[in-house]
Amino acid sequence: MTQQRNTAAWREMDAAHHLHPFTDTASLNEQGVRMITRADGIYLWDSEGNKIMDGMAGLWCVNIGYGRKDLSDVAKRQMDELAYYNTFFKTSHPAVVELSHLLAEVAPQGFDHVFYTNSGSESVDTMIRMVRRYWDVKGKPEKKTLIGRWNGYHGSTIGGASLGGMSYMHEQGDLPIPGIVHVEQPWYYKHGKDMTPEEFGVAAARWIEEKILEVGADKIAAFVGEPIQGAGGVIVPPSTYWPEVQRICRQYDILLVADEVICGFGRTGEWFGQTHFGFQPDIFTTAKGLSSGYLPIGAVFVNDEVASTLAAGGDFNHGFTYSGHPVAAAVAHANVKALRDEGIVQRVKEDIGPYMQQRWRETFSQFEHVDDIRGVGLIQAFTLVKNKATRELFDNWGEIGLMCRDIFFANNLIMRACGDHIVSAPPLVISKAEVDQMIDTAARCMAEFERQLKAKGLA
Ligand SMILES: Cc1ncc(COP(=O)(O)O)c(CNc2cccc(C(=O)O)c2)c1O
Repeated sequence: MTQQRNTAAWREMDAAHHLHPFTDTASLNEQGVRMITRADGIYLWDSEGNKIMDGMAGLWCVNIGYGRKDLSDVAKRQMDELAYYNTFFKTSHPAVVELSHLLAEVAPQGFDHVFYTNSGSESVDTMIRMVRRYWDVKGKPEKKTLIGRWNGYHGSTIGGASLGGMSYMHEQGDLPIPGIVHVEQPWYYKHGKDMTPEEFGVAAARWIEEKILEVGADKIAAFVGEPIQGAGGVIVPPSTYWPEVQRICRQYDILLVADEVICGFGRTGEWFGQTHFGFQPDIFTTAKGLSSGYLPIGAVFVNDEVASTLAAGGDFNHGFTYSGHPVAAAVAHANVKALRDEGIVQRVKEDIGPYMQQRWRETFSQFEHVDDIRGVGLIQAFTLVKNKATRELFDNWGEIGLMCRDIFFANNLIMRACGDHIVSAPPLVISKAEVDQMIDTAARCMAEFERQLKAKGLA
């Protein structure tokens, strides 16, 4: 058990030693961290005893909810038996074999092979190396360039951050690396103009075709996208987008990659977002919901044609010390088995997902500065706007979002501000009563937010 100290002592030690991700350290240390000490179901508790509703499932990852002792029991048993061995030198172990078999069962048809990593970023970097190796083996080594999207998010490694379209990341570290280009995102609210959503979906997909023709199809290795852009603010493409993307990739002989790190393992009500949107990638990357965040693990799923091509190339010189780590694999197996056998994914599709979407839309449509209310399954969002009628956004994109998010935090509700998009992705086990509690609390916060907007003369 971690040594018990009071909040002030922990804050002081954290400020003295701990560098946090995506953080302005000086600013954080002025206010001090919030010490999260335990969690259960969809709730967190901090070191001051506050009970907090986690509307974000950690970082979009705790799909099965907190406090599952069956998962911690599995971790202990596996650790006591085989805490670690690698899968490099013609060795394997039961935990990773059982997980691989289960993943082939829950994956869409034709995905029977997985490569293991420790995170979503490592899954993305693995995919980048895989697609380039694939074209080498096919005798088309000049097909190296990958297409991503502006405001897409694919992690923080040099490859993942380059493939992502977050310019504030590119500015730090001279990114993107060569061989990665971007197209505009399928954000209908901002770019749809006078098109119907269906027309816009096709038009946005055609931006990819334009980029292919600009660079040259003989140079393009793959197109990579999240079924729904998560960290970019839950950008849900029109229904016509992904089928057209797939058609274009097939026409120009380009691999189609889905980054399912957020959308995977039940978030949309399907096992994977690709199924919800009706497209078949050649490769897809996962992490987060694979283990529900209980231990770090990621997996890259490849279809049978990609698997056989990579195999034909002999050694694929890539992998990690912890690829297929026994304890992470055992916990992921227990997690995925529970998501399936307890009907958690099915319930998102048939019951709690539709309920959340209905409550989310009917509640937030009442607010003057909320528009583009959207969501699928248990991933939902809305955009804070200055003027709904004209779709005018607020100045200084992101400032208003943080102001709104802080009101949620002050009311012990965790939601995420991605720019001026307010997003939520709770554990998939959230009950209807907890949805009602979350929505009612958020509605009170939104009323306070709009009061503050007016008081500050911002609207
Ligand atoms: C689609 C996608 N791909 C890759 C990654 C990288 O995964 P790792 O972090 O495990 O390397 C992600 C991660 N997504 C992510 C990670 C951390 C914070 C937030 C946020 O929205 O604040 C989102 C992601 O959402």
